[in-house]
Amino acid sequence: LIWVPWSIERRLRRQGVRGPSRHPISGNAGDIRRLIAAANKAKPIHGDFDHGGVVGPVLPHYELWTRLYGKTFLFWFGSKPRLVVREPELIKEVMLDRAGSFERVRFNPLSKHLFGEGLVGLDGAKWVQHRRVISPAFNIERVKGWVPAIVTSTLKMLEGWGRDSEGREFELDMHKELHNFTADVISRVAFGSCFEEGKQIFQMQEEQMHLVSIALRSIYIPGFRFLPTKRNRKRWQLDKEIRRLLRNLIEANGEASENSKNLLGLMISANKCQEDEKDQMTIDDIIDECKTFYFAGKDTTANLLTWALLLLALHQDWQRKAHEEIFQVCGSHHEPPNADHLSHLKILGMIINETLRLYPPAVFLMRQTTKDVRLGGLEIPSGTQLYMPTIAVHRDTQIWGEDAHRFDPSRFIEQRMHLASFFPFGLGQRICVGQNLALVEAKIALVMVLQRFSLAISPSYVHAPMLLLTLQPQFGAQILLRKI
Ligand code: HEM
Repeated sequence: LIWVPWSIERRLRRQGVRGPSRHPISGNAGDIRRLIAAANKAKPIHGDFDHGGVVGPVLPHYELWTRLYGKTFLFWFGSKPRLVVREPELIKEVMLDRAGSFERVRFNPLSKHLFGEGLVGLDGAKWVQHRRVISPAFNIERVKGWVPAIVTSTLKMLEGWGRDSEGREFELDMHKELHNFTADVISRVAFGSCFEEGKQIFQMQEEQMHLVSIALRSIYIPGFRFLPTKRNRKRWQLDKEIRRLLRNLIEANGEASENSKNLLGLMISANKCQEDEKDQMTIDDIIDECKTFYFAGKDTTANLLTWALLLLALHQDWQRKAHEEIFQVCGSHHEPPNADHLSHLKILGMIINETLRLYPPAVFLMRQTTKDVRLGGLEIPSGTQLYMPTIAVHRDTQIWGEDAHRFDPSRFIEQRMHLASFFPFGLGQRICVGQNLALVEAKIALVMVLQRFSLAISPSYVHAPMLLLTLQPQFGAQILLRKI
């Protein structure tokens, strides 16, 4: 608590790395909390949201300290040092990790309730074993098999929209609608026909998510999770109930789902194909993965869609181009998109990429050095956390030009030059396993919304991007829709 942080700080200081002064126990956690609370209360951004003020409201500590100490600086979360790494070349080196010098940062033990020992929290041999079983379930051909299920979820979302509008414009908070939609999709693709039961489980998982996000904002005191506080008791109760229901579902549907195309079935059958018994996942492992998919796949995709619709509502020119492409590729009636249509929707793909650039749901990534390493001219001590602010790299004017903050999907007409200047799904071996699902889901939802409606920003919408595990609009996403 004293010697190691002091020596790390001294070694980095000597190399010219500066940063805010820290509290001996909490580091800069208090400063970060205060700055974020102030940013959330600050005046929202009005008018055109193509201007540059998004990194500040979302990561106020990062913006303030970059201004004071430069691009590379050191701050502290409790006794953990966090060094900012911002150059794409260095981010690539860390994420590709060819020499085994970096590892995932261990999560606060309370977050185990959210994903247990699932992919997101695993490391080493167990991660390799799970990834080997799970990756094939998300390959693009499998994901295309889920298109009808995603279309069903989208139709369900669209059902009541504008029923009483009689051709007039009506307002919807898209943020809520899209969160329900992505929950429905995950339940369907994870559990197939049993998705109603899956939904009940995931509603509890939602509550757990809220409790964990509260925990993540504070420094974890060892042993705290065993104290019977009100929140901890709720966390235990939810965890027990979720595990019980998932176990029942797996046992009851094991045989039937083994041959089906849903995630649960694919995991069960892929698991059985592992020749060596020690390579197989246990029921508890499968339970943890089901929890992980919900945690990792629901809010991220809902927020991508929310920002995409807001940006289209604001940028009528791109909305028009998207409408034209959709009518050309999928037809002018409400013909649902099929798997073949998706690869022809180039403009929509560019719009999705540009949305992920400006509003990446995962705002920063972190890794930790496992040994002393040399990176970008610095000797970095073992045990230093590396903080890579995706959103700042995505909006860096030196990389993207003076208009980096402007929504312009045509940036993605051609392949990006540098791998690590755009990495909304991460990079390297830990790259998002659900990327194909997220992109297919986003395309289908956008097609089906735009086939039916034209969009405009509502005067009641207030632009205030906020980080709550993922990047979201603080006051909802009010959009005016008119039936086409
Ligand atoms: C727009 C939507 C999404 C975004 C932006 C996103 C982003 C990310 C990022 C940045 C990572 C890497 C984290 C790191 O390296 O530290 C990641 C990992 C992961 N994502 Fe996603 N994700 C999305 C959707 C999904 C979906 C739909 C699923 C599954 C249903 C999913 C499951 C996972 C899992 C399991 C991991 C951990 C992979 C591993 O460590 O091996 N994600 N995601």
